[in-house]
This record gives sequence, structure tokens and C-alpha cells, in this order.
Amino acid sequence: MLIIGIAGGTGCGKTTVVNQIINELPKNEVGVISQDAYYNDLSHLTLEERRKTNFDHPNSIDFNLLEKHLKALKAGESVEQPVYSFLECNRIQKTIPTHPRKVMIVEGILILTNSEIRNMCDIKIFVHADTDERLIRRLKRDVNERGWNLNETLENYQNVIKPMHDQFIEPTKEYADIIIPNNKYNTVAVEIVRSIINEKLAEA
Ligand SMILES: Nc1ncnc2c1ncn2[C@@H]1O[C@H](COP(=O)(O)OP(=O)(O)O)[C@@H](O)[C@H]1O
Ligand SMILES: O=c1ccn([C@@H]2O[C@H](COP(=O)(O)O)[C@@H](O)[C@H]2O)c(=O)[nH]1
Repeated sequence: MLIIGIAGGTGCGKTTVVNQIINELPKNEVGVISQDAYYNDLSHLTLEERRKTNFDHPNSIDFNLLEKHLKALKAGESVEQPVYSFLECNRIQKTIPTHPRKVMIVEGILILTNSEIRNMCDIKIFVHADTDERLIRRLKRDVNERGWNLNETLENYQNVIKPMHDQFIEPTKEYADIIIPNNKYNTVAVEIVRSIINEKLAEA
């Protein structure tokens, strides 16, 4: 199993790039695991308390479970991937059966901060978009889809998201084998990653 790690700051376009990569690839040969599904279980807290959590610090992720699941998939076993609700700021009861695939993509802002996960990745990719571009995308998405208002997002961006990005996420660019510039849609980079995957699929 080839594991491809895709990191990058919030709003850089990781999910979009992953969807572009897997689009046109055989569905039963490539799987995706999202780091968001592995936020710590916060069921012991109220929604109000959960909304105050720092979701941009590496400690907010249950990396042990993510590592366990990746190892199981690599060993040919299926796992139950948690499902995360951004509106609830928590995992929900449902899980998604996730089966081993020839290629598994793991994406998330913090995945390259964890040395165990990093070492499991055969290819490490960092998606880059400028800070102002990411903030604009984030604002639109938080207000339209994730249950935050404009002021909450701006305040969170200044007090948590930006400092955490500078301290933990941006430095992981150094670990990347490939950096994808994504201020604009980057079809050439997507095509290159897709051809690497196709080569791997043809091997087996
Ligand atoms: N290259 C791009 N140009 C313009 N908008 C983009 C681009 N890539 C992603 N977006 C938009 O930005 C928002 C965040 O993208 P997303 O892929 O969810 O980022 P991430 O997963 O890194 O947080 C989405 O609304 C998406 O449609
Ligand atoms: O309940 C939550 C949990 C996390 N977030 C924010 O999500 C981003 C990471 O997701 P991307 O899709 O990669 O942007 C992170 O910056 C958290 O602040 C949230 O809003 N609510």
C-alpha cells in the first residue's frame, strides 16, 4: 500500500486537491483518510466548551488511533473511520467502514507534525496558498458551512489559527517531497501526482 500524506494550512485547498487527484482514478484502488475524522473525542464537554477548543494544535488529534488505523490498513485489514461533525465540534456515533487500498491518501493540516505518521508516508505533499487567500477561503467556509460568524472566525484566526499555523504547520513544509502552489487551481501538479499513483497501480 502506497501512503500519500497531504498537508497544508487551513483553506489551502487540500480537500480540493485530493478530490481532483482521485477523480478519474479507479474508485476501489484509492482510499482517503481525513485527519479531521481523528479529532479527539470531546463528548465529555458541552458544545459551548467544545467550541473553545484549540483545534489547530497537534494535541487536538488522536494520532494514536490514526496510526493504528493506518497500520491495520497496511496489514490488509479494514477499519471503522470516525465521522466528524464541524457543527457539533465532535465525532458523531456513525463510523465509515474503510477498506485497504493500493493507494491511501491521508490529508490534514497537522499530519506531517507527527513523526510516526510522517514516517509511514511514502510521498509527502504540502499544498501552499498565500495567507490572505487562505483567510478569505476560510472566512467564506466557516460562515457558510461550519457554524461560525464573521467575528468569531476573525478572532479565532488571529488568536489561534494563525499562531498555530506559524508554529506547527508551516514548518512541516520542510518535510514535503512535493510542494503544490495552489493560489490558483493547479491542474499540472494534480496530473503529476495522478501519474505517480497510476504508475503504482500498474505495478501490482
Ligand atoms: N485553487 C483554488 N482557487 C480558488 N478556490 C479554491 C482553490 N482551492 C480550493 N478552493 C476553495 O477554498 C475553500 C477551501 O478549500 P479546501 O479544499 O476545503 O481546503 P482545505 O481542505 O485545505 O481546508 C473551498 O471553498 C474550495 O472550493
Ligand atoms: O470542530 C472544529 C474542528 C476544527 N475546525 C477547524 O478546521 C480546520 C481544519 O480543517 P481544514 O478543512 O483543513 O481547514 C482547523 O483550522 C480548525 O480550526 C473547526 O472549525 N471546527
